[in-house]
Amino acid sequence: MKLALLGYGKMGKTIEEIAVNRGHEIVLKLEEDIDTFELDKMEIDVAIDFSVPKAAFKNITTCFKNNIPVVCGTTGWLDDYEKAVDICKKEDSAFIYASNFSVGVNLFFELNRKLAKMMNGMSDYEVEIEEIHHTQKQDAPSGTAISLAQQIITENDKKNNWQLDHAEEDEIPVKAKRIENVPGTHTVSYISKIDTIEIMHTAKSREGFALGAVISAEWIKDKKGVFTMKDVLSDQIK
Ligand SMILES: NC(=O)c1ccc[n+]([C@@H]2O[C@H](COP(=O)([O-])OP(=O)(O)OC[C@H]3O[C@@H](n4cnc5c(N)ncnc54)[C@H](O)[C@@H]3O)[C@@H](O)[C@H]2O)c1
Ligand SMILES: O=C(O)C1=N[C@H](C(=O)O)CCC1
Repeated sequence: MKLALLGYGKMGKTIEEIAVNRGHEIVLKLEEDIDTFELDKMEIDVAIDFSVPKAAFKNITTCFKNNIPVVCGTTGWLDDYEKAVDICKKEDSAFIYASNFSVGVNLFFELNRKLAKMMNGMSDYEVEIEEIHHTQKQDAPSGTAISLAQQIITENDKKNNWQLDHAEEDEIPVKAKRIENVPGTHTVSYISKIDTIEIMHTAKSREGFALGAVISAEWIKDKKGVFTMKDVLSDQIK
C-alpha cells in the first residue's frame, strides 16, 4: 500500500518504521502546509495524519477532496471534527479519527466505560482523571483524557462536562502533567474519604499508537465512510 505521512515528527517516524516492516511504501512525508503539494498527481492509497493541531483540519480535508482516505491521530483540533466529517461525506471519502490508536488504550476505554457504569450512583466517590505526557506536547489535556472524560460523562448522571484542573461539582477535573520523555500515562481515580479505586494505562513507547494507526490504514483502504477504532477492532474487542 502507498502511504502519505502528514506530519513526520516523533509519530510519523515511528509509523514509517512499522509500515515499511509490514510491506508498505511511504510516498510522501509532509512537514509543512499541504497546499504546496499536488496530491492529485500522486498515487496515495491512505494518508496518515499525525501533525499539529493547527494543520490537521486543512490536511485531512484536502485529502478528502482528492479522494484519499485518512487516518488521523492528531489531537487538539476537535472543534472542527464535525465539519471534517461533513466534508468527508460530501466528497464520498473515508475517515478514521482516534484520540489514541493503541489497542491497549482501546481496551482501557472499555474498562473505563464499565467502571463508570458501576460507579454511577456511588455518591461517596469523586472521579478525576490525570494524564502525563512529554514536555513537547502542544495540547492539554490529551485527546485520550478527553475521550476518557466523555465516556464517564455518558455513564454518570451527575457529571456534564470536564475541566482542566479546577472543576465545578458537575464537572470532571482533568490534571495534565508534562514530564520529559513520557510517551503517555492515563489514570482514572474514584476517591472517597476511606479509599481510592484507580485504573491506569501506561504506554512504554510510541509503538502501540503507530501500530494501531498502520492497522487502521490497512483496514480503511477501499472503504467509504466515517469510522472509529471500535470499528477497526470490532473482531478483537467485544
Ligand atoms: N492518536 C494517537 O494515538 C496519538 C499518539 C501519539 C500522538 N498523537 C498526536 O499526534 C500529533 C503528532 O505527535 P508527534 O509526537 O509526532 O508530534 P511531533 O511534534 O513530533 O510531530 C509533528 C510534526 O508535524 C509537522 N508539521 C508542522 N506543521 C505541519 C503541517 N502544516 N502539515 C504537516 N505536518 C506539519 C512538524 O514539522 C512535526 O514534524 C499530536 O497531535 C499528538 O497529540 C496521537
Ligand atoms: O504524544 C502525544 O502527544 C500523545 N497524544 C495523544 C493524546 O493526546 O491523547 C495520545 C497519547 C500520546
